[in-house]
Amino acid sequence: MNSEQAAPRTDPTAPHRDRVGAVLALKPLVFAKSRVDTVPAPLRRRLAWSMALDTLASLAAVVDHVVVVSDQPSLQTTLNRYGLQLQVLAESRRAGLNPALQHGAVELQRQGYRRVVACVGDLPALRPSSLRLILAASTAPRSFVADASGIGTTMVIANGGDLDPRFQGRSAAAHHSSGALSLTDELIGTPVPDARRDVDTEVDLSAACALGLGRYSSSLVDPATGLLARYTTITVALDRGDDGWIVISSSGHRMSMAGTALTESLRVLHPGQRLHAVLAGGQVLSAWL
Ligand SMILES: Nc1nc2c(ncn2[C@@H]2O[C@H](COP(=O)(O)OP(=O)(O)OP(=O)(O)O)[C@@H](O)[C@H]2O)c(=O)[nH]1
Ligand SMILES: C[C@H](OP(=O)(O)O)C(=O)O
Repeated sequence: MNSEQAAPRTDPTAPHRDRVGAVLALKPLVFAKSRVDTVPAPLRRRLAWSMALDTLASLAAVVDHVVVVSDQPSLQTTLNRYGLQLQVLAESRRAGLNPALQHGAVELQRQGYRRVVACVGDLPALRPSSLRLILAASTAPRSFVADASGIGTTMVIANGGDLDPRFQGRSAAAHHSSGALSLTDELIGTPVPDARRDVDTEVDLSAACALGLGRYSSSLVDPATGLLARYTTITVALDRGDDGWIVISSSGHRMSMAGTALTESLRVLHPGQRLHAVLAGGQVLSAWL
């Protein structure tokens, strides 16, 4: 696990113009990580959420203010529950990643944060120390961090001017040709593989695991393989309840599955002591055994 401690933020007494804001955009989890197609949808959603939390935790450890752009009002309460003091900024319609990031950047600049870093939400290995080095190197009016493949982008940083994000597709080339400076390892002064390791597939996740995952994502991964902990089948007894099924685990725990059509066997994942059962149809059962 990435064990880096949260370091103090930038000096809160510094003039406002020198303070840094970060923006991250999140679409509803139900649409997230469609390229991680090797696992059932509920686990895919948990992965997307965990990676976003790890990315946000690292951003919040370094910058002065973090804005998350989303069309889901409930996100603010959910993030507060994780102890993350972030501002969720509503988007009037889901127009895509770049308009969402631009919306957040304009709001941060309106609030007086001259320096803005826009970040993708799937950097589960991102370390605060790497982000600090990147920010220190980003003295150009506009700069970007290319991803591990060199094709995509993980961050764009604006110093006072327009952020003009051009994420998605061959975004490193798009940022370069729009005049942004590529923050190479040479410019940063050291390799920052954690800041370049975005995760679109399970293979990417395995690479991120080797770099050290944040606490949320690491709880989903089998450290031996770096892949998502696989489902195993357990034996349970099934009883017909009044309005559905009752599942009885080997330890005698009874779980009511009202209204669920149990047409397939249970598949069960054990992160720690908690049992997660994904039923046919995608419904998730989560309980202590
Ligand atoms: N707020 C907001 N965020 C978006 C929107 N579109 C994409 N995002 C976010 O932008 C980031 C990259 O989005 P995508 O590449 O489309 O999706 P992904 O979940 O990374 O993966 P795939 O489904 O495999 O493409 C993710 O953090 C998304 O949540 C949008 O319209 N609004
Ligand atoms: C955001 C995008 O990343 P992807 O989701 O394609 O990895 C990019 O690299 O610009």
